[in-house]
Amino acid sequence: MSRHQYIRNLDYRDAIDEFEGYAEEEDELSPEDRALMTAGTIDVQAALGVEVSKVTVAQIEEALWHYYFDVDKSVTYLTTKFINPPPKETKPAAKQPHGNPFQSRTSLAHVFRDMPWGNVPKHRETTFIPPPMARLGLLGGSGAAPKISKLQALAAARKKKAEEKGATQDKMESARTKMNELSVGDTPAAREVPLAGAFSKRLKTSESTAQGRVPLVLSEPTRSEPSQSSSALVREPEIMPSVDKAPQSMFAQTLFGSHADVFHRVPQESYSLYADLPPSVLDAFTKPSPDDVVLAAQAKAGKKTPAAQPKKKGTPSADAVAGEVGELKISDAPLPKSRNFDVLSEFEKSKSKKTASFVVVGHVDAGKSTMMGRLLLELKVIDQRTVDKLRREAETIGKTSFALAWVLDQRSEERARGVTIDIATNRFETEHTAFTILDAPGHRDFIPNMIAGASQADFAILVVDSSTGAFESGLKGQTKEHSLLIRSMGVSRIIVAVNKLDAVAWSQERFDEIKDQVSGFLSVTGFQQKNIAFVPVSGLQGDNLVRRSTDPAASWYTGPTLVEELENSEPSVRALAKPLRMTISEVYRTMQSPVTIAGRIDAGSVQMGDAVLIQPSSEKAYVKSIQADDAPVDWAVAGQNIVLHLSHIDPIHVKVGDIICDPAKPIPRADTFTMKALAFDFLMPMQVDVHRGRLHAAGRIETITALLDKVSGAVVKKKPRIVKPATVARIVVKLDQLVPLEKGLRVVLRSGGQTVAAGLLE
Ligand SMILES: Nc1nc2c(ncn2[C@@H]2O[C@H](COP(=O)(O)OP(=O)(O)OP(=O)(O)O)[C@@H](O)[C@H]2O)c(=O)[nH]1
Repeated sequence: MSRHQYIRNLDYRDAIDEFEGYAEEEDELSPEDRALMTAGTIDVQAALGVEVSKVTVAQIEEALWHYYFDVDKSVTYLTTKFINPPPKETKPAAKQPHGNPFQSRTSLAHVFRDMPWGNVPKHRETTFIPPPMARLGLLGGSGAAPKISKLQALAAARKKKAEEKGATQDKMESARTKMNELSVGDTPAAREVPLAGAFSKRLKTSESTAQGRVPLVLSEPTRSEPSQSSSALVREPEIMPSVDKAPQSMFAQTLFGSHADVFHRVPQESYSLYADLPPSVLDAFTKPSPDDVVLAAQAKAGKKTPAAQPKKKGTPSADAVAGEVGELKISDAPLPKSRNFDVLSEFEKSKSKKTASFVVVGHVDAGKSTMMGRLLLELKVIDQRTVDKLRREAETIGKTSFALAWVLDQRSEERARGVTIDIATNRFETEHTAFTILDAPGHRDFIPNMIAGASQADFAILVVDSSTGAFESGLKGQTKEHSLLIRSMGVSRIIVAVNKLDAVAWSQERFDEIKDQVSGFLSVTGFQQKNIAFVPVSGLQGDNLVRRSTDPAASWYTGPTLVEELENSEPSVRALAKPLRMTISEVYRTMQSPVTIAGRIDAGSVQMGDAVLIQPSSEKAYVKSIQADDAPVDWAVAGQNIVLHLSHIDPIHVKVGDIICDPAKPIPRADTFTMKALAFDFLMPMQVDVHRGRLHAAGRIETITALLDKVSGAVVKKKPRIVKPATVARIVVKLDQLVPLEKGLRVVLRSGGQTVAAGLLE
């Protein structure tokens, strides 16, 4: 049977019964229940008499079970349900509007068969449960004092007190005096606007019981006349608009008679209900209420009210004061002193080591961090004790093999997940060079961080996992993407570390196979063969990193170690003479300065005391001090990763991805740029994220101007609608915000989590 047929044939009641466990329920009565049931059935049958033929034993048993073996109730039920069921009434009330509802149910007599008139057996008596006491005794009749809550009692007491107070002439006289005193033209009164407001509120509350109909009276044009005479008070018709009179109700007619002009009478007549009130009270309501007066005064005085003035002035002045204080703070500190070095000649003279930064890239788990951890251990930058400690820690979460990687992966999340998330930096020195390691994450989710690392590097180490299957999956994964990206970011020198060769018994064949494939795609990507080197290594064991492998299986390799290759790598030509450009990769607060930034000098130089400009905020700051390799220095040049302590700048103007530049030759800000882009994916007018170092900005490919020849850069086709992967095009990108940009900068375009293009700004 097909599933559809099965479902169609399914008896849902059976299924539900089965589900609820009823299907197997045959007879679950205990012997005692069964005995009661048998006896009860006999009794019911006897009680039903001749009618017994109209019900089945099962129905009797069901009734008995339902009524806990109560024979009477069971008989009643069976009678009304099966023997003499009531006629199906659609609208019983309509059919028998005045008749006796019991007339049709003649058999109900049996219900009362054991209750002779006036002699109700004890067990049939009803216990009377008195209904709950209605709150406040609203239903009345009991004669007892209504029960009210404490809150209600309090409110009632207050109300009574207020009424008593309101009835006293003194109070109302004083209210009248106050009202008369209030005037738009009266400056002292106007000055008390906030007080008057509060006062009027209180008045309103306390007098409301007495002045319920006041607005109606006030709406009469005739009422405004005496108010003018009584004081300098000016009625503002727009403040108190006239209220239209409602037609006289039946109730009102009963009270006041049916005269149409009843509400045009003098106040005394109108308020006959309050005849016991003193005339002063009634008189008081012929004039505007204190609320009206205050509103009128506020409206009239408007902005002139002294109370409003400080408020109006207060906000800006507070801001101004805060601003001034802020300014004082910044400008009052003395400017950092400059020693006016000729930095370039100082640099020439200096015997300092070469500096170089390299980024370590490759597919996830290729062994990048482990290799760098081992390198630092071999170079004695870290000691064995540190590694042993990390190993013990790694053991506790079952990740012993990651102990060396933890030298660089220091975040708890990185350690827990066993992946690098952000760029980790570390330093080591060889005889001739001070190196900065930029260990990049391999996982595709963290490519933006990898881009940030690549943008600071002079060259790259591409780590490839040689173990079976891993190389192949890496090739499909980030091995190629990272290679393309670093080349697009301007990195031209690459060392390929063919890693985990211990896992393939140092197979030279495997090494050669990988070397062939990788050098093939690297040259397609744009790396020159002379700038590509291959080293077979085991990062885990440290073979061929600093020392040669002692494994006899690795004896076939006689070339340079990884460190030797690093030393052979000349850092890219430094733009020392160009204006200062430094991309901020970190902003933080230190003891030396509330605004401390870290980054790499891309071009030019900087020295202590220099004024610098931060873009895109265009805010100026001063260099308080400089640190390079954790040591204070007087100056720094392009290519160095440094820390700058800034002064005379608010931290809100400085953020990661900004550019520090020479105020005399600042980097311009733009929201549109043209670039020569190498397409990694199909390009068309589309949303993109622009990445430059740590800067990520949202934008859109506006136009594709032309397709270009890859080698010569000549225009191949104008205005193509689409750019295919691996082709070069000139495109115009529009950004959502102003970003520091200039010709020659390298940017990466990503879309939907994929790198779609990279290239150079024109
Ligand atoms: N057999 C062997 N295993 C290695 C070698 N190098 C690294 N591993 C193992 O490979 C795994 C991944 O190493 P990691 O250093 O975290 O890899 P990674 O490339 O830094 O990873 P991500 O930064 O997250 O992309 C760990 O279990 C290492 O122990 C090696 O030379 N030989």
